[in-house]
Amino acid sequence: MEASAQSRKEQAGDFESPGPTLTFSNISYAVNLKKTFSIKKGEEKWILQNVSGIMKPGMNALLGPTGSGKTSLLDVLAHRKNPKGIKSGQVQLNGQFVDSSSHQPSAYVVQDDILMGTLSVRENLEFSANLRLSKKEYNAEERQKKVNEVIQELGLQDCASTKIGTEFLRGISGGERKRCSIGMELITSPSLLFLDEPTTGLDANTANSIMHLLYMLSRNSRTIIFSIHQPRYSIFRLFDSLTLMNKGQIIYQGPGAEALDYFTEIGFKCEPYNNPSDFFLDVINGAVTSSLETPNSGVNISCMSKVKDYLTLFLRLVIHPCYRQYKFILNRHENSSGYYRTSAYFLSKILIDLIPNRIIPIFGLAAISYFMIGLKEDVTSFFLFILTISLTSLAAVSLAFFVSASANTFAAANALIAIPYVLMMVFGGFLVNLNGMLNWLSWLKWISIFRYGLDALAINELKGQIFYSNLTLFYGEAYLDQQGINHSTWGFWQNEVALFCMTIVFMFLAFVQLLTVNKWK
Ligand SMILES: Nc1ncnc2c1ncn2[C@@H]1O[C@H](COP(=O)(O)OP(=O)(O)OP(=O)(O)O)[C@@H](O)[C@H]1O
Repeated sequence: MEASAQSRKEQAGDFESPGPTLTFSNISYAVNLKKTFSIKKGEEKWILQNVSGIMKPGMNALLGPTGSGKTSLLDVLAHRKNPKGIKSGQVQLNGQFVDSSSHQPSAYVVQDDILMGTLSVRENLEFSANLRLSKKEYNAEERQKKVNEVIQELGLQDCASTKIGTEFLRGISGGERKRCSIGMELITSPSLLFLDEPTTGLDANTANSIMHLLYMLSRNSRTIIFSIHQPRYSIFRLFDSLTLMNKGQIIYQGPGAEALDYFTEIGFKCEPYNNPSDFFLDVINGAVTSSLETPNSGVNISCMSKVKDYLTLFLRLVIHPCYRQYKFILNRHENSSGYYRTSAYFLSKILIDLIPNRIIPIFGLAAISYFMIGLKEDVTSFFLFILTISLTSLAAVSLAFFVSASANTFAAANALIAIPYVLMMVFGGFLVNLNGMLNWLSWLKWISIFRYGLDALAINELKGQIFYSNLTLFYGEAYLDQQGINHSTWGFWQNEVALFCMTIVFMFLAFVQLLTVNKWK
């Protein structure tokens, strides 16, 4: 591979003049799987998911197993896909935004050559020139000159007068056919050339010569972007940039010569004499496994969704006993009337009940379960976890105090207490994604103890973590953003402040209610 790196370095400086740079960000593309003749909207199939990257001047290869989304990405970049299916993302050419309405100096060579078999190579090229070059800019002589230039550039002189060929008519070879197809597009002098699998159906030598031709074109003011299936090593060496795709996502983008080093770093070693492109496909298919358990600092992506489940379960464990709290307070304040002042009862309740019954058990529970669940191994995070759980528990128990103090009978308290808890649970962010909630109900999230608790726990756990799926990295922050959770420092502490304020407010209201109950008795 050192030899290849060396040759790449040599090639780096061989641009006569560089082509344009194409960048794309957060491209998501989906198709609607509507049944034929059905009026109902079908299910959406996501084909590209938030892909971003850069295609620099030179040879840009898109590689991946079949169905990984190479052609779809190529089509989206070339603005050949229905804009309705493009759910997000932008494409820029040399820093300028482009869309399907922009005039892009690009051309697209499709996989199946569209040539007229009964015409010769020259006639096909003339056909393209006559239809596609404006008569105002190019007169007949100039159009002919352009055709000659293309024939010259693609090395088609020997077969220029030979017919392309049909089922019944023997014509030019497969390689010449592909060259002619490329020529049909080069007639318009595009600076950006897209090709969908230009080597498919060609034998090894012809594929090699087509790729060398593209390489030569890429050195002369053209950026070449193409999808390709299992290229041999001599072709792989020609790639300036490699984009590896799997299941609609990009798993590597960077210089072709550095791809092997990247995979070695994350534990996938290519055996000597193995073709790098075969090796990459083996890695994607799972035929080669990593010698590292996880990428340096990463955690398996499946943990990301589990984290939230665990945190919710934990919250429920802590909050459920609070829900039952009303039984005690109801009994107590009925019995205590006349024996001691309400304030004495209330204070003793806080000191004796809240601290030993709520906070201390949380320490014990957290100390055991925090590490068993496999949450972040970090002292600060552990104590912030305990603080959040404690404040959530205190807020929930204060609410239970308030509801039970407001009800005259046990049955009423029993019925009343369920309402706020159910509402808070529904609008806590676990059952429903709060971003997708009806606008007029969105205010409910601001009074949900569950939400504050869950948001604080999610930030504490996910911020700064990197998860991976196959070889794609996901940042905890990206997940929090997707859930609409503010993960700044204040974003975390505002949840703690809200829980604290709710505790104080509910305690105060509970005390006021207790005073009223006592007076009535
Ligand atoms: N219009 C469509 N309707 C349904 N599924 C589609 C549509 N277009 C693409 N797909 C699916 O999207 C996935 C990606 O397709 P795409 O043609 O981009 O893959 P590819 O990597 O180019 O595959 P190949 O190498 O076999 O050409 C495939 O599973 C394909 O079946």
